[in-house]
Amino acid sequence: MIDAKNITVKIDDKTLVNNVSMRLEPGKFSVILGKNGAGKSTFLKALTGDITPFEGMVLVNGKNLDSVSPVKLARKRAVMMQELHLSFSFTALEVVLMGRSPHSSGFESAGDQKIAMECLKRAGVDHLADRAFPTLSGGEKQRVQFARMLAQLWDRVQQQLPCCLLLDEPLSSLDLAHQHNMMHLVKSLSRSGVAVMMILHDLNLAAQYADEVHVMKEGRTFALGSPHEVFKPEIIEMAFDCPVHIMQHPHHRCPLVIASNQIDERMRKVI
Ligand SMILES: Nc1ncnc2c1ncn2[C@@H]1O[C@H](COP(=O)(O)OP(=O)(O)OP(=O)(O)O)[C@@H](O)[C@H]1O
Repeated sequence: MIDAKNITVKIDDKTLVNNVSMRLEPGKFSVILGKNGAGKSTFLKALTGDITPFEGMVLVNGKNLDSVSPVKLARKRAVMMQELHLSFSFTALEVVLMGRSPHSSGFESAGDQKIAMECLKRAGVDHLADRAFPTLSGGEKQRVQFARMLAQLWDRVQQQLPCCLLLDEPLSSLDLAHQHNMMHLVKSLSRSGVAVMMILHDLNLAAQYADEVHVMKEGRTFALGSPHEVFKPEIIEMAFDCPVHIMQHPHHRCPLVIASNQIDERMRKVI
């Protein structure tokens, strides 16, 4: 559905992403991992068209991203960036209704309102519908944002038509239970035909839920494969510059990554 081919992004003389390719397919849950500054968000911005790559191309159903009309694209591809900056004090419901704008001709219908409320409910934040978005906690904002994306893709998800979700660290403010709730929700969306790409920092959530893991290091693809193929000490230690133990999860049978308690030498000096 979305095919990023040999993407290179440069800013001034600095190469932030170097020849990275990725294929997002309906039914596949892909996770991008990598240490801070590895180039994950920059690659995502190239995938969404927010940044024009220096080299390479992004195809949506075989067509160049630039040639797809923004409204058509918005009906089948939703993006959740790290932060949503709003100039006005919209309510949570109004934020979710924004997800319906590619489907309406200026005014949201009663049907759109119903869908927006249902999406707030699925994200567990329907009780916050009338609250001003800026007054919500970090985790509540993330769940409302997730509801907005769900509202955007609602029609295609209901009809099990291919569509795509791109998420940049959507769990960063969520507590343990809500992290797993959202991962379950995303996994079930992928199983109903949504192509998912998520940037994560939690290796164990990736190991438990992802179909494919893409590890980036210094702007390049460092490792790519299933969690069982990628979660090997030699790969993870080099990718993250951190010693780890990797064992089998006692319940889920997926890899379980435990960071060794050795502290980075530079940190040791500060402490
Ligand atoms: N506009 C810019 N100008 C200069 N450098 C930039 C710019 N945008 C990003 N960078 C640098 O490019 C590198 C990759 O940034 P990016 O945000 O893609 O990393 P990331 O892997 O998403 O990191 P994190 O896990 O910390 O969010 C970083 O070193 C960042 O400082």
